[in-house]
Amino acid sequence: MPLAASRIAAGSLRRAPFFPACRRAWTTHWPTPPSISRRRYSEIYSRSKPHMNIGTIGHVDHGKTTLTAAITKLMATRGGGKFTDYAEIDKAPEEKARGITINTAHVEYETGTRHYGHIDCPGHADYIKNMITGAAQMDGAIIVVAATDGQMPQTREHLLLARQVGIPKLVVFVNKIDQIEDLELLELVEMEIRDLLTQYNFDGEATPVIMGSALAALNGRDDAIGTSKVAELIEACDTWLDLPVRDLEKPFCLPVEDVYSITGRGTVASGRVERGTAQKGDEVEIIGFGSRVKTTLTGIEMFHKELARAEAGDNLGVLLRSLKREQVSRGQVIVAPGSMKSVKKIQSQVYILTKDEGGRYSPFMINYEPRLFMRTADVTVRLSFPEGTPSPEEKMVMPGDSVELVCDLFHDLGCEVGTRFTLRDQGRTIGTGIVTKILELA
Ligand SMILES: Nc1nc2c(ncn2[C@@H]2O[C@H](COP(=O)(O)OP(=O)(O)OP(=O)(O)O)[C@@H](O)[C@H]2O)c(=O)[nH]1
Ligand SMILES: [Mg+2]
Repeated sequence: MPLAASRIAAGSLRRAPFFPACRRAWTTHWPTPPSISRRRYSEIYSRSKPHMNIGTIGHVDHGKTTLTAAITKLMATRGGGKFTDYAEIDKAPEEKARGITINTAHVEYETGTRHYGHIDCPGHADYIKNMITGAAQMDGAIIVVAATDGQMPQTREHLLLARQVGIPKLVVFVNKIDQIEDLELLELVEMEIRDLLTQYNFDGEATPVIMGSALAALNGRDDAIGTSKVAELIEACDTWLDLPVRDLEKPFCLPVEDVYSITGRGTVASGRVERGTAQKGDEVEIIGFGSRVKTTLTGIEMFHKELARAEAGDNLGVLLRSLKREQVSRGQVIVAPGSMKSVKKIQSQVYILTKDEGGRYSPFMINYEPRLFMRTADVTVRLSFPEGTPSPEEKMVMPGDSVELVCDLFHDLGCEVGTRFTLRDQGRTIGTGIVTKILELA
């Protein structure tokens, strides 16, 4: 039963369109093949190896998609998955025309000890929203840095966002070393990236840094810098990235990343289960964006395979009883009934980025309206100061400040004390925060 992967044209690749235009383009160009959409899978997903979500992040053109393809190629030779070539990952016409990734793509592979779901993220600054949604689902990540460029603006921004969405550990792949003759330059790139990791509170000293060429690996040449380095990278993922402790005891919560309909079967929502477990047949509630709908999970599937139970950490699709596609949208959360409230107004602790961190150049005042990103949702928000702040109309928030802010959400979201979020404006991340108090329910 193709739930999580219903729009896949081939293999285990899933796309998460971002702009409505892209969504239209998708349906126009890649209607779900009936053979997949109506087929009921008899294969059952095996939990014999622990599952972990990882992915590739980093600056545009540094080689994330090439590396993703190279990893699947290597794993396929080891019997750990299916080879997904570059053109199968970046396959939307606009991606092909521009030679960049726009939508995140999902592939899967298996090592000796783990089953990985891998999300290839776009590096281009215009598609950072897709990157955040992708990264929000990862338990660990591979940051790709081209040796030819060294660290670039989105290398830094992705590190910050990785930290913000709670990715605890990274592995670095310094790519394109086939184009470097001066070995000292490689040392410099490594030093720089280790410093940068430390700056963003990752373990700069101990993080594995692997240097190689994704393209060489993909094209099957120069084994010493190609395939063997990709093998080293996967080994580093297996050993350095920790299996996350899954919150199985808490109530079920699945932030909706994508929604689609399967002809003859119904509406499917996909995303990563943030916490808890749910069984086929369980009642759930979908909250956020002005709605609160009760329904039943009539099917659960991960990578084309059926599951009887969804668990925290699974990246999956759920089939929802008697719901139209329009009744569910990205940014809502599917939760155990009554376990979470949808809120309109929150109080929060926010760090405002400096311009060197890619943030604002100037201060802002009350009633500033940036965009708030929380889990898979993003909404406009009006910022003000907590009650009792002296002369709020005159107060200025400077880049580099850590402040308490009241956030009036233009659309309600399922959220709780402790939920993290990011503030963005005009294409840049301007702040990162955490909910400290719920002020108004939807
Ligand atoms: N010489 C060389 N070129 C590479 C290597 N890896 C990738 N490339 C080339 O670099 C360009 C960009 O590669 P992609 O894999 O699309 O980069 P990306 O990071 O996925 O780019 P976005 O997703 O758009 O951010 C392509 O032309 C690749 O062929 C490498 O190891 N060596
Ligand atoms: Mg790419």
